[in-house]
Amino acid sequence: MNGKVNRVVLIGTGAVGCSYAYSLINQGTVEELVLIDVNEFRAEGEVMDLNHGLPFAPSSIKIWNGSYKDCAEADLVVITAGLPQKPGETRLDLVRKNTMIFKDIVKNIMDNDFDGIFLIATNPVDILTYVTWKESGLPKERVIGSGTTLDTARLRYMLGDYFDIDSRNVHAYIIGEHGDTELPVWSHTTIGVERLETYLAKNSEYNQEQLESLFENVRDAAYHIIERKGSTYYGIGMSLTRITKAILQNENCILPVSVYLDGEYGHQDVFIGTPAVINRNGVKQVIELELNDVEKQQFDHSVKVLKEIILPISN
Ligand SMILES: NC(=O)C1=CN([C@@H]2O[C@H](COP(=O)(O)OP(=O)(O)OC[C@H]3O[C@@H](n4cnc5c(N)ncnc54)[C@H](O)[C@@H]3O)[C@@H](O)[C@H]2O)C=CC1
Ligand SMILES: CC(=O)C(=O)O
Repeated sequence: MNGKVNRVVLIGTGAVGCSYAYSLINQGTVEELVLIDVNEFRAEGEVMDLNHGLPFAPSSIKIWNGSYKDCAEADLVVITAGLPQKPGETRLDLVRKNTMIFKDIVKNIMDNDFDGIFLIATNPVDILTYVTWKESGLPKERVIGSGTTLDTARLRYMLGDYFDIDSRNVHAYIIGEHGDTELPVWSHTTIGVERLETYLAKNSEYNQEQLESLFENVRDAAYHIIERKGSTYYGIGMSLTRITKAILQNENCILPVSVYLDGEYGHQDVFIGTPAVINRNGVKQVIELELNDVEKQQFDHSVKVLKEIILPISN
């Protein structure tokens, strides 16, 4: 890894990119932040606006409107560039357009001697993380997608709200595609210190049926938000900041990100959301959860859907 100070290069200064930048600055996560967008004038405006808040930031940070040359010294390149979903459009509908954009962006980054870690958020995120890995030629450990980090945060928030327990004490994971085939891992969910099953048995006002409808709200949250306000960006901005901290601060933190499966869950050659240990080197370990039969079937289906998309674009 290069550079004496932590440098993040952000490609794509739209709603998601700038929410991430704003969150990074407010949490004092990084020392240098470079913004790049095909719309240079817009990136310039965002840099001006963000810089004007720095007297109130918790730590000093240098922010500038850069070029791909800045990637040579970067520890982390975060890509949020591309097209967002329109109302009614699925994440997978975006695949062709955003794959073309990504091939170009990743080439520009690698042509400028980037030797750090990639973090991808653009949708469909599992597919574009795969494209980034293929196009960059970097080891699989250094290419990470935001995966189901946001979905997991949504699940924890909604479970916390349902059980009236602080969401930070709710331990639950969404795994699989960041999209329509994702699944909740109820078998590994704990509310505070108790397994979900035990918690439900002790508290008869709660039941599994309501949890299934809660999950549907998690899975469809993006559609619900897009219908109301056009796009989603704060939740993903904070999710990307959490992953960035895990990387730059060498946390060995477990997060449900999109990682390359190399035999885990019986699958290969796909990027998909599963808990993984994240540190300064990227993915330290992919955690293979022991799934029950239903969860395994759903996860296998999610892999199948992603592989069907990957196949034509990887040739
Ligand atoms: N992974 C996740 O959990 C989430 C992912 N997203 C995804 O994030 C992506 C970005 O969404 P928004 O920021 O709302 O879109 P946006 O339209 O506000 O911003 C996209 C930005 O990318 C820039 N861009 C386009 N082509 C480029 C190129 N070749 N080089 C550099 N910059 C380029 C555009 O100029 C624009 O500023 C979408 O694909 C969206 O679906 C959104 C929310 C959650
Ligand atoms: C747009 C999107 O992927 C989300 O909010 O989950």
